[in-house]
Amino acid sequence: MKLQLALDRLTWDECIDVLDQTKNSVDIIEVGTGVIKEYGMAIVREVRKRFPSHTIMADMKTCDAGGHEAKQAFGAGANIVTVMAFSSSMTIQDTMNVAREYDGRVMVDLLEVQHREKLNELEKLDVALVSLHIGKDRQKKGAFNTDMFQLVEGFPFEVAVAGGIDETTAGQAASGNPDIIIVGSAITKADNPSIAAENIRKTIKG
Ligand SMILES: O=C([C@H](O)CO)[C@H](O)[C@H](O)COP(=O)(O)O
Repeated sequence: MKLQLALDRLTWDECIDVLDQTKNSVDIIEVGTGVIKEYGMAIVREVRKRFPSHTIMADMKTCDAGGHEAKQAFGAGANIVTVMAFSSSMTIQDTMNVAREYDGRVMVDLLEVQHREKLNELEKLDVALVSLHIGKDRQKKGAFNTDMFQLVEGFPFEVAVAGGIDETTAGQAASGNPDIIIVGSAITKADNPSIAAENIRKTIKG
């Protein structure tokens, strides 16, 4: 099980600072959507330069122009890009085609997906990796909970989980045996990000 650190609502310097503090505890660095909107691919390139041996995910949250956006992110050094599950199947396919060219991966974000029919469609598209995700705004009504695993039960996908997971709930999230646990604010806004990341790493990896 891998720990992915999501960098959201941070300045350029804060991103680098929190990564310097947590790099030994995290497997995957996520350059968050808002950070990408602020700084573009330049920050993906910077993170790649400073953390050459980490896997980097660019949380593009692509919903159209999949091929173009995937080229931007992989070209800047990302290993994984995200595309929204509600996108056209052509967008998802174009994103996956570009990922193959770059030897990269695509994570399909299941934000707001409620029905397993969508998962059937994604399976037919040969999607390999999905994320069960409670968005920041939706978190006002509750964070990620293990009931969400039902959506993907029986499908062959690798699964990431995200949405308000913290030191107290990481164990619960890990109990569903996802492949990746994504944590953002609980680490980046902690008094000591290094200790928070290490505590979560220990909780999910034992
Ligand atoms: O994808 C995310 C969200 O939509 C904001 O862009 C976050 O990276 C993800 O939810 C993890 O962050 P936390 O919820 O703060 O743990």
